[in-house]
Amino acid sequence: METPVGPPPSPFLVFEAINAYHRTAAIKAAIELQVFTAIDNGRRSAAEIAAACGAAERGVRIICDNLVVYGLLTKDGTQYGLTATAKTFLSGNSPAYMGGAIQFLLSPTIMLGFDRMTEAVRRGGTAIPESGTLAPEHNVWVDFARAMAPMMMMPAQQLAETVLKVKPGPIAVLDIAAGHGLYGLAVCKANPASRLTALDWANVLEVATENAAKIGLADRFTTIAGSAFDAPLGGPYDVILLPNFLHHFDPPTCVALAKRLKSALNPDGVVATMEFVPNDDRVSPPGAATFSLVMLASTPSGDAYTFKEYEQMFADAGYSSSELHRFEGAPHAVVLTRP
Ligand SMILES: C[S@@+](CC[C@H](N)C(=O)[O-])C[C@H]1O[C@@H](n2cnc3c(N)ncnc32)[C@H](O)[C@@H]1O
Repeated sequence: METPVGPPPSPFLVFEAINAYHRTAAIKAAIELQVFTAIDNGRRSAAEIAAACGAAERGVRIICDNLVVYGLLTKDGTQYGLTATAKTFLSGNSPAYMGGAIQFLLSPTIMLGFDRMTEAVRRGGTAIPESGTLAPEHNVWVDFARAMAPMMMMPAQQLAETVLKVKPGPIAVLDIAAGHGLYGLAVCKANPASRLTALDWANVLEVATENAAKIGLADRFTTIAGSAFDAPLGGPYDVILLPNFLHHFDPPTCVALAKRLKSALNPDGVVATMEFVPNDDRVSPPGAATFSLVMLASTPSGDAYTFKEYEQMFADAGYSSSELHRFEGAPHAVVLTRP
C-alpha cells in the first residue's frame, strides 16, 4: 500500500473561496464610510475613526481588525494605520484614489450577473435579462465611465505611447466605445496634431465630452452617438482605438466589427485593441485569465481572448498583420493591427 506523503489536504482554499464575499462586504463598507480617509487624516483608534465616519465604535473596530487581517490596514496596540496600498488607492486624499470603482464593480447590474452564475454556466452566457450589459444605452456604462476613469489613466497612457510610436504626426483618431474617453484623449493630449472622434451611446458620451472639456481638448474632439455596429463612422482615420470592447462579443461578431472598421481606416492606418489577453493556456496570467468570468456573468457570449484568437479574428476580417504589446505587471495588453 502507498504511504501518503506531505500534509493532509486542508479545507482552507474551499472556505476562502466560499467566503470571499466577506472581503467584498468589508471593503465596500469601509470605502462607503471613508474609513481609510479618516485614518489618513490622523484618526487612529476605533473610537476616533468611528466619530469621524459617523459609525459605531464596535462596528469600526470589527471592520478595521478584519482589514488588518486582509493586509489593508496595520494595527499597533489599539491604533490603526494605512498600508502603502490603502494610502495610495483607498484614501480619499490620494490622487490615485480608486474607491469610486465600487460604483461600477459592485453595481446592482454586475452583482446580479454574479448572483446568477450557476444559471450563466448552464446557459453559457449571462442570466441578466436583455443581453446583460449589452442592452443599448445601458446605464451601467455611465457608472463605468464615471467610476472607472481614475483606473484608466495609466493604461490610457500606455496605449497612447504604443500608438504614437507607430503613428506620429497629424492623425485622425476614432475611439470606439470610448466610455469616459480617456484613451483617445491621452493620444490627443500627447499629440497636438491629432483630432479625436469618440463613439459610444449618447448617454455615455456626455461623460467623455465633459472630460474632453476638462482636459482642454474640446476643440479637437467630436462624437458619434450610437452603436459601433451600425452608426455611420465617417473617416477615414489613421488610428482606430478599440479599448475593452471586443471582449463583450463572440468571434463572428468581432470579425464583423473589424471588417466594418477596416472600411473607415486609411490603408496605412492602424487598429489598436486594448484588452485582457490571457496566454494560450487560458489560466495565466491571473488578472487577464480571470476576466472571462466577468464576461460569462454579464454578457451573452463575451470572453477573454488570447492573442492567437485576436490575430485570427483580424485575419478573418481581411487585415494583414497583428502584433502583441504587453506591459510589465499589467493585466492588459495592446494588439496593433494593420489593414
Ligand atoms: C468596458 S466599457 C469600455 C470603455 C472604454 N473604452 C474603456 O476601455 O475604459 C464598454 C463600453 O462599450 C460601450 N458600448 C456597449 N455596447 C456598445 C455598442 N453597441 N456600440 C458602441 N458602444 C457600446 C459602453 O457604453 C461602454 O462605454
